[in-house]
Amino acid sequence: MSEIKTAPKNAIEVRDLNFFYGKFQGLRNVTMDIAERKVTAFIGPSGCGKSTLLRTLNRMYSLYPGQRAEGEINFYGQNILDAKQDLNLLRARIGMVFQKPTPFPMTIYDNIAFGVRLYENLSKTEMDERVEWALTKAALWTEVKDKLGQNGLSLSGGQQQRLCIARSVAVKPSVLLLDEPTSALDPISTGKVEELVHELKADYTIAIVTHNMQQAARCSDYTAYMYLGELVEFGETEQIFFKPNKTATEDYITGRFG
Ligand SMILES: Nc1ncnc2c1ncn2[C@@H]1O[C@H](COP(=O)(O)OP(=O)(O)OP(=O)(O)O)[C@@H](O)[C@H]1O
Repeated sequence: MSEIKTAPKNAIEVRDLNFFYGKFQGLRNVTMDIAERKVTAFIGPSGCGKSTLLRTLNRMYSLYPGQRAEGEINFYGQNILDAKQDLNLLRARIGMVFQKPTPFPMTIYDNIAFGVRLYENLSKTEMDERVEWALTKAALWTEVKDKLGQNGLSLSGGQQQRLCIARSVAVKPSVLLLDEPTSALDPISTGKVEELVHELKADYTIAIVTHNMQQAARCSDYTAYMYLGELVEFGETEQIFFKPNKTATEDYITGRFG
């Protein structure tokens, strides 16, 4: 019997999104979907707007005066650009991991527990379980289980990045935004984070910015190619890499660009 391919449900639907850093327009009429429990990669040359787009998805830009977005970003049907949006709640549901590992200067345990305490009132046993669960999800538990009281900053760069992923996962978000999560890591740690991305998509919707095209090809189900603030082409990763519809995409993918 042939397999019937059904369209996945969307976690996020971006519609006619324009973004401004003061007078400079960083995104132009971006419309795309982020499918639920899939990995969507944003690729394109430096300065094309990948991080800008990622940072609109949980309103990270709202921390900076003068930055604003127009259009719609519907997260399970609700427009998060709405002025009434509760930003703390939004960031608990749409977590973010940055390019450089950014553990808090506190114990490994507290790195995980800190965010959970903001949203939930757990007993000591429940918190212990949550910490173990999050570190296991982030493929770090076996490496740190005997040193939970040690400072998070004492871990290696790759471990610190997995700690940051564990910290995001611990508050049980539905979406994880990863902004070049492996660019500061060695190849072995990069491989571990990529494996992790693959495993996490069973439970989470993931959007990842990457400079590394092999990484996009390896990790993602969908790829968005951006250039000068515009979404040039968006589709299934296999199609974008092997049968791009636009010459501009093909030139970038094949390295003819720039
Ligand atoms: N805080 C800011 N103020 C003004 N312009 C900005 C700011 N941050 C980014 N930009 C501009 O917005 C555009 C998109 O930047 P963005 O960081 O999203 O690109 P990117 O594709 O993620 O680049 P890279 O791959 O180099 O990280 C660039 O022209 C950049 O100079």
